[in-house]
Amino acid sequence: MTARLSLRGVTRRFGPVAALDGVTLHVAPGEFLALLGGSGSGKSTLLRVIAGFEAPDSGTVQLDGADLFGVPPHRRPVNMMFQSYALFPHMSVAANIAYGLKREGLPRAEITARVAQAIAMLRLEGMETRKPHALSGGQRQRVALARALVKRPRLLLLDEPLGALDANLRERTGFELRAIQRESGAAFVMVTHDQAEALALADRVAVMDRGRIVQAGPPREVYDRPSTRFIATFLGAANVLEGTRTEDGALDCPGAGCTLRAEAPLPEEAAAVALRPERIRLAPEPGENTAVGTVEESAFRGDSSLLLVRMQGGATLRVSHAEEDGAPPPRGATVRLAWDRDDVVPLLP
Ligand SMILES: Nc1ncnc2c1ncn2[C@@H]1O[C@H](COP(=O)(O)OP(=O)(O)OP(=O)(O)O)[C@@H](O)[C@H]1O
Repeated sequence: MTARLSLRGVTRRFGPVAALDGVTLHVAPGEFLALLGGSGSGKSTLLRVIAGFEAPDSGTVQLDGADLFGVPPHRRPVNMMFQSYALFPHMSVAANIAYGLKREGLPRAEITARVAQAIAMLRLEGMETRKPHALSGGQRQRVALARALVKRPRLLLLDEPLGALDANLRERTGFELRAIQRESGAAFVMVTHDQAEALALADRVAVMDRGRIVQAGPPREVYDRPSTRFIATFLGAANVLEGTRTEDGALDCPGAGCTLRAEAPLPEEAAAVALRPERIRLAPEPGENTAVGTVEESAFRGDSSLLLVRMQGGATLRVSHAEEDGAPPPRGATVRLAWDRDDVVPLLP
């Protein structure tokens, strides 16, 4: 039921646009990978190439070592769940789930057994005879998942699987999706433009920009150590501070009115660093990695307040002030900000 998917140098052009530009990606057996990127970054094209709906201009796609070139979609041990769910409206839940197995010509007893198993796994008991219109959005989503998983694909591709759900249901269904993925043992590749969802659900996140995978790694690593300005601002809206690298490897930043020092000397080519809003704290004393500014705006967010602090050099920093640290400083207050060396992340151009 598991798969090792390997893409090497996959390129797909549409006229002058390289929707995919030399993508190399490996997905381990049973892994949950989230493909994250802005609109037009190539996420859907990548899924379509893996599923076989789109042929790459160059590069290879392999599953468990076998080249998928020329293998039509329905012959691949891969299933795709579309954003629209694409359920048949005139068929019952059970018939929708059984459809693919019937087309494969499996014996009736096996179909009945597998459908029952999928219904139990997706907790759809009691809804077997209902039509899709009589289901909630979350239930429809579970039917679509059941229909995809009942064929026991080694790899399941999901295009914005939670996109049609409201915020509450999204969170709950996200947890369910994760549990189902573990139980089924299939590798999941999920496309989303929702960063919180990608970070929460996936074992690994691959960030796409203009047809390339610009960084891939465990969610915490990509979040804490973004490698480029694009990833730093795309994921979690980090502060990006520009400046001039000093001889000893710090960043002299006139905008913030300070010199930022990281754990190790910054690489020669680094002309900017990222600093997460939640890593910045208020400091009583001046010292290394501190700077002074004025609170311009403060927005209450439940467990924290987001402050916009105008630094003496003119830059504005986003600062997350946790409720447990007491009342946030009011608008107009002069504050000294501080952060640790470890929180200064060098960015490559
Ligand atoms: N059939 C096509 N013909 C021409 N251009 C296409 C085609 N399919 C995709 N493209 C272009 O390729 C690029 C990548 O598109 P793709 O749909 O893969 O992006 P995406 O990351 O999935 O975006 P979104 O999040 O908006 O769905 C875009 O510039 C798009 O306009």
